[in-house]
Amino acid sequence: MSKPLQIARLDANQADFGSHLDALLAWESVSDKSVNERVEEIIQAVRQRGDAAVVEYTARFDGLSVDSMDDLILDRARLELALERITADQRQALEVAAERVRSYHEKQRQDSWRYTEPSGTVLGQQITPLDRAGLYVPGGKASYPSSVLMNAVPAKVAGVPEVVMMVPTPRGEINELVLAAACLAGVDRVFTVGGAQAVAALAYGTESVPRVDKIVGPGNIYVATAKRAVFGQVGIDMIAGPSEILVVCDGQTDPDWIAMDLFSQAEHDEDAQSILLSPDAAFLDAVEASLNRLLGELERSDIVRTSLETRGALIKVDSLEQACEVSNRIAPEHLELSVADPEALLPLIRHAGAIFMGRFTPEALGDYCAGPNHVLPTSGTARFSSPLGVYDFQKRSSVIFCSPDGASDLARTASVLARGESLTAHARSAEYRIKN
Ligand SMILES: NC(=O)c1ccc[n+]([C@@H]2O[C@H](COP(=O)([O-])OP(=O)(O)OC[C@H]3O[C@@H](n4cnc5c(N)ncnc54)[C@H](O)[C@@H]3O)[C@@H](O)[C@H]2O)c1
Ligand SMILES: N[C@H](CO)Cc1c[nH]c[nH+]1
Ligand SMILES: [Zn+2]
Repeated sequence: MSKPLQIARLDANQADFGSHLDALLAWESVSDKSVNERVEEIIQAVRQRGDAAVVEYTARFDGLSVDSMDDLILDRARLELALERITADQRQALEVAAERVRSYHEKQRQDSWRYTEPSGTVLGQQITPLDRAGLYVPGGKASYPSSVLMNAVPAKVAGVPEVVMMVPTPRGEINELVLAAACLAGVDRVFTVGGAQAVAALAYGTESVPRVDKIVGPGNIYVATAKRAVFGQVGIDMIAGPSEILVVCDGQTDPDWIAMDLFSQAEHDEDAQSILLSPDAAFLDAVEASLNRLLGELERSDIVRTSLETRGALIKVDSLEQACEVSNRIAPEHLELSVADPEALLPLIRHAGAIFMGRFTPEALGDYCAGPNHVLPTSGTARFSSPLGVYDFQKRSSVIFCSPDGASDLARTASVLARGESLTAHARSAEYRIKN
């Protein structure tokens, strides 16, 4: 029998709960100076030496023996081949998931609008898609065909004409499902490049990689740090780092189900976070027993153990309302309300990337095929960020048309304000349009 799992047991009413929670939430490597320095060095090298640097870092970090960028480019024909190579079941699952993700995201599409004032002045907003989007699909420790769909489908729904995807293939192992998903979702070009070098290439462009307008998608600490560093040169969606799950349970769900829900995010990464809050202490014991009994059945039990022992916790609360308060403080990427009446708790939730309602809505269904996006804000950034969506691939331009009467009216107001700012040219430009 393997050694018992050392998962933190906390009580939200203990005096030192706040400091324990802060320690648990700190994603230490985020502020790790050596990561920042390494990423900065990679970005500068890619800016200065383009393809050569991308090839060099890919060989070093992904263990590939590649001579030139040609070895790292996959065109549409290769993506179509992948679609032929996967099994019929896999193709059907991808198609079902892609269709559900597409239908959900269609609802997010914003349309241009305008209105006309009595003077004949027209005001409005014109929506345009990005010209070119760069998708980062993680591939270091696991492959994510589902993340291809979650990134590419909203881009296509938004009408982005060119979608470029980066995905690492450690040791040269290509996942055909990833390429098949890219084919189905309409990705134009794939580069088998990952990490900070992929982000830098998309941000600045190289001889082979076209410079994009925005980079979206999740990734590890190197990817997240690089996205932060290139923001401004290009747009980014958010910082989507290691996965997180927070479960609020009334103690009435099968403990094995909850244990597996916690495992489901812990198995992504040693840095992933899984937290359970319940007012029922005996239930927390039961879940801990389930975690210990089921851990050995997982393929990635080593990663899961590290994740749960460093960033996991089972927390006793006084009530479900207190659980919601603690959850808001954490602002988790995924929140499961595994309770009899999730609707009653929903109004209490202010910060969460995605909210899974009731015992029959495990986060795993959202990861693959429910429809909403699984690229979500992590590390507490759900306080100010939202799920990846069609809106991330659309821009808004204001549209203003002044009729002669409308201009004359507006100019009187503008002139007063411009003179108050001592901006004479502004004032006179407006005043020329005043009717005598
Ligand atoms: N939020 C989401 O929607 C979502 C979805 C899927 C995965 N994830 C998360 O994405 C992350 C994926 O991480 P991953 O590592 O598997 O894949 P990744 O693609 O993010 O990172 C792999 C790359 O990291 C770089 N790298 C690795 N070690 C390095 C080093 N020492 N120095 C410099 N660069 C180095 C390499 O270039 C490699 O190609 C996980 O944390 C997972 O939880 C999040
Ligand atoms: N849970 C991840 C997002 O945080 C997404 C994912 C992909 N595959 C499985 N899970
Ligand atoms: Zn997941």
